[in-house]
Amino acid sequence: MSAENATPLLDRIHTPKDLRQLTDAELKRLADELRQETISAVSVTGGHLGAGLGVVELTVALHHVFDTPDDRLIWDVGHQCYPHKILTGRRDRIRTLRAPGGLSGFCKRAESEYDPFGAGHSSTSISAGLGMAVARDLSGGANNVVAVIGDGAMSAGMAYEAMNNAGAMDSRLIVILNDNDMSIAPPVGAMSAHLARIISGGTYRRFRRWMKEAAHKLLPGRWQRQAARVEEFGRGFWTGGTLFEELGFYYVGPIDGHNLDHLLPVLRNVKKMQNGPILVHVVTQKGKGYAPAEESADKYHGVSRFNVVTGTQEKAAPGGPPSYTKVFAKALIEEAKADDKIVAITAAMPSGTGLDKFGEAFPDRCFDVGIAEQHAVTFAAGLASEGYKPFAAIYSTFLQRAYDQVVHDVSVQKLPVRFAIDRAGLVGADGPTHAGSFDTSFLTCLPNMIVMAAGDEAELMHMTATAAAIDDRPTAFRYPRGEGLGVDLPERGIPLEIGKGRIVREGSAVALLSFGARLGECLAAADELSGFGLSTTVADARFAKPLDVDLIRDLAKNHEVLLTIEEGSTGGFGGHVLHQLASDGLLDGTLKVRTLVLPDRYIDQGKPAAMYAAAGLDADGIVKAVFTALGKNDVGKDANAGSAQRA
Ligand SMILES: Cc1ncc(C[n+]2csc(CCOP(=O)(O)OP(=O)(O)O)c2C)c(N)n1
Ligand SMILES: CC(=O)[C@@H](O)[C@H](O)COP(=O)(O)O
Ligand SMILES: [Mg+2]
Repeated sequence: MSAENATPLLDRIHTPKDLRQLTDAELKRLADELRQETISAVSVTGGHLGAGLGVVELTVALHHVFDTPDDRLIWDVGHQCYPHKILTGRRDRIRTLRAPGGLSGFCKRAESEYDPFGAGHSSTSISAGLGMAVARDLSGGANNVVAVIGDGAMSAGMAYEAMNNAGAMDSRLIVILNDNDMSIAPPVGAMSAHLARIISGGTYRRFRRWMKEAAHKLLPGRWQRQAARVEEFGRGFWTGGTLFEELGFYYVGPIDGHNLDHLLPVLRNVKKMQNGPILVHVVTQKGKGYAPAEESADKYHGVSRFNVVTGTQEKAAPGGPPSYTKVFAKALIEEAKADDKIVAITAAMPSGTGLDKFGEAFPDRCFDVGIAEQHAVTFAAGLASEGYKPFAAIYSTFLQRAYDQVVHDVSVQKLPVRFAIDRAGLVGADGPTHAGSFDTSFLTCLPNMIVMAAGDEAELMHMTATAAAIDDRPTAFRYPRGEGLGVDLPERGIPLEIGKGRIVREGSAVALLSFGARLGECLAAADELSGFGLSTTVADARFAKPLDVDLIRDLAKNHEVLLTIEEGSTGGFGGHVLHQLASDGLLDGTLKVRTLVLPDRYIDQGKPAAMYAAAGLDADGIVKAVFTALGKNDVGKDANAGSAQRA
């Protein structure tokens, strides 16, 4: 490390106890070193950078003032926790962030006693914090509970449910609202506007100026400093009228979250308060202190590895296949050109879902509702009930949050909401909180639903067109994170026949029935199996609901082995196929059926290919499963060894 980058103070910090020995002046230098270390680490790991840079001073101040881990510090989402990890005994592993076997990119209870609550999804921190505060009160404890939540996360219903509950209780809970006026994209909604109004509020500024002038004129130096602290602490009280106060919180702020001279006295005072919930409104800048982040439109929310000097991020080699997300956006734009009833909805993920492109093409027909998946689904249902054709583009993992809305508002009423489910299957570095494992299972059990999965990116275009055409019931189609296979794409998708799959390759001994993007692995497995003299059919089911019953019967009757393969948990496509086979009596004979699904455990972060291999859902795993079904385990082993060598 060069002298310029030396981190003498940070090198002395092994746990937060060490930083509690530092003077306020030293804390400022520590914050600078912590920022450099965070940038340096993420430049080699990639990950969430901008959010962490925005809370460097806050992280230092919180660990200095509060007695963590006895005082509980909860980071909402957890994507801003890298500086926290560096200060809490994990600096030696910080360059393993999000890597296989490395540190999680989020807070994780199993990783450290300084992570009292795990996350990845947003807006859970106030509820969890209130639970901890009430548990403390019940057991006669005296520790503090601090939840740090962003302005974006504050848009979700769960945050309001928690504040509504907390505001009516006496439990001492400290909520830090980290307001950087950014979500992943610029924040949307009335709450965001409310926060902006508080920050620019004339009343408190006038009061503050008056307090300062009065203190300067009337009080001796020591008292002036005291008055400044009182003013800092009391100004929220004087501004009045914030939503938080109406909800029963003691509101303090807004405070410059990068100024330790402001943060430290306020937090010390807040710590002394004995009753009820307190909300400290801290104003920060996403990406603070790193010019390329500060200047970028997304403030370096999530980055790949980058050059620290230039800020240039590593890019995938040009000329590769487009991502499924891009293909979906293109397909939807094509559909929307032909049908002005098509509208699109995202819950704070415009770029992640590709709807930023749709919004550029159709600004009046694209709705970012904020981090509010439940609302997004019912909002879509309302649009559908009035004859519009809503596409709710939501990651699989985030759709989990809106399950009752999917059931009660969409499926029960048979409203034609189209669910475009991105990030289906394993997602890699974000790990188990973000894996899209369950949507096939939780959607196919619902009456009225049509559920599809794209075998490649051209299929995704057809499924988008299919969903646009189905106007009498809800539709869902799922597709994975990352690039497609590089197949030729049509100008516009062609609607598929509902409930019909396709044979991709004809064989006679083994049938591989794929649902979704493992289709390529099935074809590779078929090649290997053919090498062992096993003629293999590969079929693309396209639909998990309704099932292609004719296709399933045909495969079952004309093959010795039938495997289903999907990027999802048990209880999904394979389960429905088994159910169908059992109902038809096709399990009563010699047919050997196996269902290949994700294992019944949460899979830590890694490279998707390796994660699928470990789950037995790659070509080798499929080949092995076939040989195991045939009772030829040894041949299977040879097959795997051979292909591993070829790889
Ligand atoms: C339920 C849910 N929906 C969407 C996301 C994706 N997401 C992660 S961070 C983020 C923005 C959060 O904004 P904010 O809370 O203001 O934090 P900041 O990044 O600005 O620090 C979003 C939309 C998520 N993690 N959880
Ligand atoms: C923290 C969070 O939830 C998002 O930032 C998420 O990590 C984005 O994932 P993608 O990179 O797949 O869009
Ligand atoms: Mg924010």
